[in-house]
Amino acid sequence: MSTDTPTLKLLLIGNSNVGKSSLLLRFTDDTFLPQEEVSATIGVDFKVNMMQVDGQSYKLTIWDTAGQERFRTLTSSYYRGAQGVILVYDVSNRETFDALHTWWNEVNTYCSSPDVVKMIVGNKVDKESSRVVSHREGSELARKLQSLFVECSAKTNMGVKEAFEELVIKIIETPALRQKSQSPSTIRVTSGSEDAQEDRSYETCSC
Ligand SMILES: Nc1nc2c(ncn2[C@@H]2O[C@H](COP(=O)(O)OP(=O)(O)OP(=O)(O)O)[C@@H](O)[C@H]2O)c(=O)[nH]1
Repeated sequence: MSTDTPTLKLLLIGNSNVGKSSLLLRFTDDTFLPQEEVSATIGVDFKVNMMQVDGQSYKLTIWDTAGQERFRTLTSSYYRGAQGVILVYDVSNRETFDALHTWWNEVNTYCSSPDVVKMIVGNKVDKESSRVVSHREGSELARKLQSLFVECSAKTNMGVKEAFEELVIKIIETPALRQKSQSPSTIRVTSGSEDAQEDRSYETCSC
């Protein structure tokens, strides 16, 4: 791989069961696992994906963090070097929407840089009949928190690619973040593997 391929670090956070791992799997592998095959994330997982924007390749390292408190260790290292943070809730579960304030505080605790791009994502819109959080509520909160906002469904694939693309484009448009995009050599990934289930070290920090 070319060493001048910029690397962007994105982070998925939000309550357990909102669909963070499912969104990641849908985006990277275009797959959705049936409920019985899904297990809670322990610690942190990440996948690597390439994205082309205006003829330039970007290497995305997308970190999927555990929603369950007991599996959340090394929190500050999740955030280190992140250029984009995706805060996910489930449109059919009000508690997960209300919890965004807590997740927001965590982002602000560990990411002091105002340049880090935040995106609020309302997932599971395929469950329209069970929806309890309206599109309007989601977009109003996003406006209040100065975040991008997208609704999507990892199950049907609605809006998933668009969410990641919008986030990446916004990062690229933010000069302070573009300059801090990481050289691939700063990420230690086991050979040949495009995903991992353990914490990794980063040498640069946008936060
Ligand atoms: N109907 C529907 N179900 C979904 C969708 N996305 C995820 N799910 C289901 O929601 C459950 C939780 O999904 P996960 O992707 O494991 O959620 P998570 O946020 O990664 O959970 P943790 O790893 O515990 O933090 C699973 O049963 C998924 O099949 C969606 O878009 N629509």
